[in-house]
Amino acid sequence: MTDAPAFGLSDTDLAAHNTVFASDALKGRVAVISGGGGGIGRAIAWLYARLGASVVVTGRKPEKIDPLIEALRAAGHTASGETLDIRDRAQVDGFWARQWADKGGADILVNSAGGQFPQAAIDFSPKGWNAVIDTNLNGTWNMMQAAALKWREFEHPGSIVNIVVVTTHGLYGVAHSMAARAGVISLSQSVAVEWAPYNIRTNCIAPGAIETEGWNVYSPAARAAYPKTNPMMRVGTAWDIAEASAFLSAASGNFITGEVLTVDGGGQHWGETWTTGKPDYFDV
Ligand SMILES: CCCCCCC/C=C/C(=O)SCCNC(=O)CCNC(=O)[C@H](O)C(C)(C)COP(=O)(O)OP(=O)(O)OC[C@H]1O[C@@H](n2cnc3c(N)ncnc32)[C@H](O)[C@@H]1OP(=O)(O)O
Ligand SMILES: NC(=O)C1=CN([C@@H]2O[C@H](COP(=O)(O)OP(=O)(O)OC[C@H]3O[C@@H](n4cnc5c(N)ncnc54)[C@H](OP(=O)(O)O)[C@@H]3O)[C@@H](O)[C@H]2O)C=CC1
Repeated sequence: MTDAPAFGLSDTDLAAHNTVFASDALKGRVAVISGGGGGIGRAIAWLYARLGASVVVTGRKPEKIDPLIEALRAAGHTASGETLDIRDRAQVDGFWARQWADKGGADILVNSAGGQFPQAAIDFSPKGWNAVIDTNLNGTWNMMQAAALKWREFEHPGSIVNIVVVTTHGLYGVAHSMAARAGVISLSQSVAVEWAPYNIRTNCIAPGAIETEGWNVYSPAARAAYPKTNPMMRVGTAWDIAEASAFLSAASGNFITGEVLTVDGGGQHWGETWTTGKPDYFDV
């Protein structure tokens, strides 16, 4: 098992966490999870594996993926990993070609790879802006289209879940990411229609404040305010997102496409989030 992360759930937690799903809910399915070594992706990998899926975990850093694969296999699950930068289209195409040529294809794609750095929008550098757009919008699209091309080629049904951010109101201090995520949501809604004839479903999950190691890039002051981003006055766990994702990927989601499932403790109805800390001039 990997060591307990500074924030969020450990592999030990994820191996034992209660689930509402039947143990065969994803039996025989192959699920590719980008960003699978991160907090939310790792929870999805554990849940999908525990529900009978064979999981393929991808990310840029082997040190995040390898211990997870080891832990999943030690628990008796079927898991493999591959390093992959979703921004690199050639790498993405190579990954999907190998997945179908040598590894039995895939049924499910979950795009959990993503992230941003907190900064006032007025200060974004062109390089910083491009890094976030390239990761969250272009990278997600690379994975979506490459997966869909294979599903169309093999006349195989597919399901995509994109992990985004709540975009119904501003999320202050990460405007670059909000622009990219709004793009992913709109893209997902559009291809949900275009790809329905190929039997490909495309949905998004918009998490609220979910405690994961991804929080390392936020200040202690910003993190301390996260419980106040919603009327439940607490943060969520990666398991909350994993169960929502399983609902969309499993047969329970068979008639759902083009949707955004918000899992934020009601945060889009009440609460505010400053990822850079609330400026004094709003603190009245
Ligand atoms: C109601 C909802 C409540 C939600 C609350 C919580 C909000 C959301 C939380 C999360 O999403 S947590 C999980 C997400 N995980 C992360 O965000 C991971 C950390 N982020 C990153 O890895 C990067 O930001 C990245 C852009 C996603 C990765 O790109 P890349 O590897 O290319 O980055 P770098 O090479 O490090 O940087 C490229 C470029 O970007 C600029 N930049 C990077 N960091 C900063 C910074 N801290 N401040 C200012 N600018 C930054 C900069 O131009 C970099 O270029 P160089 O200057 O290094 O040449
Ligand atoms: N936690 C939260 O509160 C919230 C999270 N989200 C979003 O949910 C998603 C998952 O977040 P979370 O698990 O918390 O964050 P983490 O930072 O823990 O995980 C994100 C993963 O994405 C991977 N990744 C980043 N860039 C790339 C890339 N170019 N190619 C491949 N993989 C990449 C990273 O792996 P590696 O470094 O190995 O590449 C990392 O493990 C992100 O999009 C995040 O922004 C949305 C709202 C709230």
